[in-house]
Amino acid sequence: MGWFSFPIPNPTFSGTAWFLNDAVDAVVYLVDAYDKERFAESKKELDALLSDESLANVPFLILGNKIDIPYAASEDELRYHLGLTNFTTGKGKVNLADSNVRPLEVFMCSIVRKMGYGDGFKWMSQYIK
Ligand SMILES: Nc1nc2c(ncn2[C@@H]2O[C@H](COP(=O)(O)OP(=O)(O)OP(=O)(O)O)[C@@H](O)[C@H]2O)c(=O)[nH]1
Repeated sequence: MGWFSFPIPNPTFSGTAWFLNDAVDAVVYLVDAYDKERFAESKKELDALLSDESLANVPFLILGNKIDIPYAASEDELRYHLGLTNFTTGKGKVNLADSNVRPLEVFMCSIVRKMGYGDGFKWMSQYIK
C-alpha cells in the first residue's frame, strides 16, 4: 500500500480505507481502476466495510484512481465490478438527512495528476457534521 497525502486533517490509514477520525465520520475507499484483476478482492474488502455495523450510517466515498492510464476502468465499469450499480446515492447536493440511506458515491480520480478527488471530498463534506 502506498501513502498519499490529502488536504484533510490528520488522516490515519487502515487497509485500503482511510478513516478520518477515531469516531469515523467517513470512509474513503481507494481502488486502483487500472488493476482490474483485483476488483474482486476490492469488492470483498469493501463489502466487509459496508456490512460493518459500526459504520452503518457513515458516508462512503469510493475513489477510482489512476484514470490517467489508458484502459483504466470507466466509472460505470468500476461501479459494476464493485457491486455498486443502483446503490450509489447521487452526486451534487442530495439531502439524505430524513432517510435511512447511507451516502455512497464513486468518483474517478488521478492522484498523480491531482484531479478528481477534490469533487469527491467536496461531495463527502456535505454529510459530515
Ligand atoms: N499512473 C498513476 N499512477 C499512480 C497514481 N496514484 C498512484 N500511482 C502510482 O502507483 C504506485 C503505487 O501503487 P499502488 O496502487 O498504491 O500500489 P500499492 O498500494 O503500493 O500496492 P498494492 O497493494 O499491490 O496495490 C506508485 O508508483 C504511484 O506513483 C495515479 O493516479 N496514476
